[in-house]
Amino acid sequence: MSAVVEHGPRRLAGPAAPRGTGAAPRPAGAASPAGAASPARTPSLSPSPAPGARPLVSVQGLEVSYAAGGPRVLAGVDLDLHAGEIVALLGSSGSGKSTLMRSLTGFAPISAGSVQVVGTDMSRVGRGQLREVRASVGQVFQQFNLVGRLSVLTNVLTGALRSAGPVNLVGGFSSAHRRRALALLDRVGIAHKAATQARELSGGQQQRVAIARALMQSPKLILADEPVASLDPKMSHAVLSLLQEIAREDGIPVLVSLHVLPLALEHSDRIVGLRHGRVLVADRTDRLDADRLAPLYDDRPGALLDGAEGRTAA
Ligand SMILES: Nc1ncnc2c1ncn2[C@@H]1O[C@H](COP(=O)(O)OP(=O)(O)OP(=O)(O)O)[C@@H](O)[C@H]1O
Repeated sequence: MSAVVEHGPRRLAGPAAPRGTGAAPRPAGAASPAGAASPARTPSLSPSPAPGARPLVSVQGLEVSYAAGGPRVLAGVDLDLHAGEIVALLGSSGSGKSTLMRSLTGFAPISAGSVQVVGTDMSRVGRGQLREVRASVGQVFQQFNLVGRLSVLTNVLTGALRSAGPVNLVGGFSSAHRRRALALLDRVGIAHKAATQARELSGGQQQRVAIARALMQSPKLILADEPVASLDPKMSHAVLSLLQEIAREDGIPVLVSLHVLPLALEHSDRIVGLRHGRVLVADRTDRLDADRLAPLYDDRPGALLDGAEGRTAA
């Protein structure tokens, strides 16, 4: 684990843009500015979206039942995601976090309500459009989902498959793809592991490879479903700092589900809390604390109703 800390993401060491200045987003995968060599830090949070700014993701009144006539797993969920922000999705197990994420890529059935993802209405999407939406969404998972016997570089290159179409995994990528993949590995701090088999990496390193692979897609949105659930606290902070940095610097909205409140409070711009498939809390992170989030995990009968009085739109 210490190796990962030693080779932490270079961008984390750069000077932070003051909150609210809106540092200009740069294209995903662009090389880092030189001269970043101070200790790791938490990037400053993104400014709040400008009033009236059009969200890249807009979910309104979403209801999901996995089976016709079955229970509603999501029951009237609203969620907006804007360029450059990282939003933490909280809620106890079974509250519907993964289902909400799946609805953004067409993997959960939309029973009612509206889901717009980068300009596409997911309730009317055709097969071709669905492929396009999925190609524009970078995904990061708890178990990293790397191919262990392939090199780190090849794993990152597979991120280009969606945009490049089918290619031969051995020697099938262009040199431009390879340069870009290496630049991304450099950005996430593990270019020195490019030739190593993915299975030889620590969990934190593997998650960085998964993030580089997601960036290889040139995503318009990143979904991270419990990306730090398998990592120790230090690694969790490092990975979330990296996602924060990507949101702020590349202008890519990041939706990240988490189970650890302090991580959400430290690394997100906004928090949306689900309970039994409803939004119970939705606010800017700097207005929230553990007390306000406690009802998300309160199993008292009626706790949902207590909290619902204060429900706000996400
Ligand atoms: N494919 C499916 N078919 C039927 N029910 C499902 C399916 N996927 C999830 N569910 C149900 O939907 C509910 C919400 O599950 P979901 O995985 O979205 O919750 P979660 O908040 O992500 O939980 P966790 O934190 O444990 O990952 C649960 O009751 C679950 O059993």
